[in-house]
Amino acid sequence: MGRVEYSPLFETRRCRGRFIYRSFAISLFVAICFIWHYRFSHITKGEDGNWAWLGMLASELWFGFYWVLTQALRWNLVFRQPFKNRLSQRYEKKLPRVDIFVCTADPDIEPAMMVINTVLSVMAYDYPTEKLSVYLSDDAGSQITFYALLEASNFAKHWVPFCKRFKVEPRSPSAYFKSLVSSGYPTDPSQAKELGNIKKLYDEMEKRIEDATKFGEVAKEARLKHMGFSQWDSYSSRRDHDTILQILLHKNDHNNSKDVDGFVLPALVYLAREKRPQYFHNFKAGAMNSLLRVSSNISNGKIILNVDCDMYSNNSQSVRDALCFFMDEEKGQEIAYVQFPQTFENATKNDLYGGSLTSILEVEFPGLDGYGGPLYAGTGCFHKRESLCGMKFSDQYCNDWNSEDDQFKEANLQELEQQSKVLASCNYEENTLWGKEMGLKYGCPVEDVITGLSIQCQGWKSVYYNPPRKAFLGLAPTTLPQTLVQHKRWSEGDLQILLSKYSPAWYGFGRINFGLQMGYSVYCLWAPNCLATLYYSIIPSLYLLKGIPLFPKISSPWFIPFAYVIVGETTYSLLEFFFCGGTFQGWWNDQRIWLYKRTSSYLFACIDTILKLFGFSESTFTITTKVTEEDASKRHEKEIMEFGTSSPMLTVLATLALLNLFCFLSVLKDAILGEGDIGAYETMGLQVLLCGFLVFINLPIYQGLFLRKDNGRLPSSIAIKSIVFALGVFISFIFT
Ligand SMILES: O=c1ccn([C@@H]2O[C@H](COP(=O)(O)OP(=O)(O)O[C@H]3O[C@H](CO)[C@@H](O)[C@H](O)[C@H]3O)[C@@H](O)[C@H]2O)c(=O)[nH]1
Ligand SMILES: [Mn+2]
Repeated sequence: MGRVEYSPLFETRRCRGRFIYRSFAISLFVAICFIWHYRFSHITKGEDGNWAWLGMLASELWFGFYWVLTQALRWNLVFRQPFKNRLSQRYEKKLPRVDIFVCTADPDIEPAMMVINTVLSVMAYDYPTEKLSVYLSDDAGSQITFYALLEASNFAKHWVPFCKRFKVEPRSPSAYFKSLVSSGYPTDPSQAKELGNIKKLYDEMEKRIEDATKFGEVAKEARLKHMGFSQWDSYSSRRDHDTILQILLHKNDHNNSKDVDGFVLPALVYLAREKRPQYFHNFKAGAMNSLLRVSSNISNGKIILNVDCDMYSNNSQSVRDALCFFMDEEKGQEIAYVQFPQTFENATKNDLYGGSLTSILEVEFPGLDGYGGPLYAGTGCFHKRESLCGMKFSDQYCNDWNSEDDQFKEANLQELEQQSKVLASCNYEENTLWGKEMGLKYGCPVEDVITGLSIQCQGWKSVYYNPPRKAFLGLAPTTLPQTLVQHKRWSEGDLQILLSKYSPAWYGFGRINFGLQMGYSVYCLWAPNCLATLYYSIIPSLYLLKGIPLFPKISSPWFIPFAYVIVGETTYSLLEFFFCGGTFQGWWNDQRIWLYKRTSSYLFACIDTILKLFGFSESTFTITTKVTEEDASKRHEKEIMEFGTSSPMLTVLATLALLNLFCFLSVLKDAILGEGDIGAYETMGLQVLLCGFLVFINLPIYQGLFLRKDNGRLPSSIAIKSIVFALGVFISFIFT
């Protein structure tokens, strides 16, 4: 076959406006150098507060250094465009098998209905069904989740053909029904009729599942109908049970594999890997590795898609989009994974908790993509099985999509289940390379990032694709404490990567592009940011009380670089935010959450990392809850900040907020009473501004402490503690 002309399956475009951005960045760097110079040259001159000056120097050195690192994420953005038509023209008959992994771990905070909606959405991909297999890993080993999946396997017989016949979008039933309310009901009479039937089936199924959830167990009749339930006979708790594995749908099961139109459905498998108290289960990484082995025995798809249980597919074309990258004849060889953005359906307009991760997803990931590819973000990511299982990339490597012999043609399902169970047992991994060189890496709370990094260090590339119609939609945390806990896990995990064998700083050296090393370091150094930020949000305000200036006077030429950096960065971040579709209020909220993460999540992440280094603390994985109570959910819609629980992180935030309030009020008092000379404000302009900014941005905390009556306010225990701490610091500082 002579190739007339190679037409690629995807295209890569570089971002326009690079020149403008780069010029701006360079000018900002010059200003930063001036600031450094100012600090160095003035440090010995100040008499009072010399130590404070040293701290300012250290903080500004850190901020400047960190800012330089972040430039790697903005220097060279690229955007990808796949061509699905070419894919189907060339490969429609030869498309590879795709295995889809959905992970769930706790039915109380990850409701079964949500889980099966995700499962149904991925079963209904626009893709040859005999080539799709969907696996649900249930780390809770919950009978109710199993029951829900069983129900879903029956519902799928109606749902999948319905989606395909009417090209429905999105293909999560619950999201689809919800979307009808705003986008309008179908006008086509046959669709409307079928919709009525389907909605009825769905509601009945939902009722049965909700009932089971309410009673905490599955009704006896239902249990007797399916022998799969007998696997729970030996179950003692979610931390102590045998492997439970059930193939619910499979083309070899001739009685039960077809939809109502007579077409084969995707394979569907339930897996709860074995758990024993004496074996550490390694959280999601452990679950994923069991899935990798079990699926290799059942379907062995060359491509693997991994989603969290809340991340349903919102775009039925995503598998094809991803394959355009993998199957491109020239550039597809070296691509190990294709990451889609993690987008969230529950973000409110002004995104109070910055949960949309806007600048990360819209700017920074395309930036990483320019240097070898984005991080693996744990969900919404397609992998080549080979690279995920630890294979190194070499120039000899060649994609081979043809060799998919049908090794499973004759398989007897019961035998297949029995053989596969062994692969998910606790001791299977003993003395193997699983978790080290094979599969997802163990020992890190961000198993995804460290795994992606090690794949890139093996010579592979990755790709970021952000389609116009979002590929996946999930749930972002809806309260401040949840947000802070999630970011603590992330920043702690990322810092551990920096200190681990796979550190982007040294292990990555020579293995990945320098820009990518810098990019990874930005995330790995999230946590240490707490020090400089805490310093900046405490010391200048306290020194304001004493009348000791830490910044140049407004009339001094040294004021110019400070002003340039402040105005330049603020304007830039505002523009970037608008450009990504954000609102002004959203930007302001983003600044606040930026501050809160740095002064609480990151602080505790640093402390925990240090404790762990000395063996005082164990790694944990606090699962983000995906349910919101009703009145909290109302406040969420109104964008009222939800504090609710008492936690040390909130105490820190409240203390800082109050301390700044005291400083600001005392300065204000002096100004009004005319005490202290007015000239002082000229010398202290920047300090007053900083303190005022901190007070202004903390308004929701003062409301939560003193003005609100609802359940989402700051608990009074925190109010008392933070007042005591803040007053203590304030008074002791005045009198020393
Ligand atoms: O022991 C566990 C713990 C968690 N999970 C699953 O892992 C997923 C992610 O957990 P979640 O609590 O939602 O954490 P997030 O912070 O939202 O997750 C992000 O960050 C994690 C790493 O910290 C990644 O694993 C996730 O894929 C990524 O979406 C969920 O589906 C869980 O069911 C397990 O399967 N087993
Ligand atoms: Mn999540």
